[in-house]
Amino acid sequence: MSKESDRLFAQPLAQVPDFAFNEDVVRVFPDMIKRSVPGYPTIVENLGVLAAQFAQPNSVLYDLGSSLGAVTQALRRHVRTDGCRVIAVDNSAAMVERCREYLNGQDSMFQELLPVEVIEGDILALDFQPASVVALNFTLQFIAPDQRTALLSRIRQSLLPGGALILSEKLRFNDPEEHALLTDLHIAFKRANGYSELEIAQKRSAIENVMKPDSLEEHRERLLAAGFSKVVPWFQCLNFASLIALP
Ligand SMILES: C[S@@+](CC[C@H](N)C(=O)[O-])C[C@H]1O[C@@H](n2cnc3c(N)ncnc32)[C@H](O)[C@@H]1O
Ligand SMILES: O=C(O)C(=O)C[C@]1(C(=O)O)C=C[C@@H](O)C=C1
Repeated sequence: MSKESDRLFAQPLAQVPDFAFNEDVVRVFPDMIKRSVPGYPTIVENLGVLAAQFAQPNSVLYDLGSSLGAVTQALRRHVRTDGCRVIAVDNSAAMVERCREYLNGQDSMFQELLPVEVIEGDILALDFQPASVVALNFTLQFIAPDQRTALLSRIRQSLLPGGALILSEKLRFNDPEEHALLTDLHIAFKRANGYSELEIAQKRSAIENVMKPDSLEEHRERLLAAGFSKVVPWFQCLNFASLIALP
């Protein structure tokens, strides 16, 4: 993985452009996400552990919004179920290109890994195959809010009995005090990871038009409306959480 550190917002910008998953972001992404999302390494590794419990023989495991394939690699480290294969999908050409390189690296280091296919495409236009595990790891928050229920319904319809959707997201909170406290603590987390006040402010302004977090209650209601039967939060660190949704 790239060791380049994230300095993308370190210099004052006359106008902060909307955040995009372009080549500049790809170069620093492993560092950016680790220093920005509290609990990210724990979520990714344990997503593999959870997936191994839900994987069904001869089924697909989807990594939707796969970026550089961190979740795909965790699935391949942990899932041993016969006949499973991983399909990773991302609509950023720069991410997909680098993801394929990293997965080739994983293939050269380990034997008997699950087969993987990396697709450059829009997850909203994906023709889902019968799946036992679907991971949306910090991806749904970048999907237009009015498209989210339809996407989750199609995921629900593709899920096999015994399977699961694992959904990780940044959260907002309906209680203003809770929202303010966890937002401040998230800023403290970023500061402790070496980001300056300028970097934090410029990143927030880059991201506010493109990333729209929901509350835990909104996630639960939407998942139930999409046909899931049970929603179980399994991880929260500050304003970032991960949920298991059962078909
Ligand atoms: C925060 S990143 C996901 C991080 C990644 N899952 C991980 O755990 O390292 C969000 C990703 O979703 C992708 N994305 C956003 N909208 C998408 C869409 N409609 N179809 C496919 N990928 C999308 C972006 O290109 C980006 O790579
Ligand atoms: O809230 C933030 O500042 C974030 O950086 C969060 C977040 C995410 O949740 O995906 C947003 C964009 C980057 O890809 C990495 C992390």
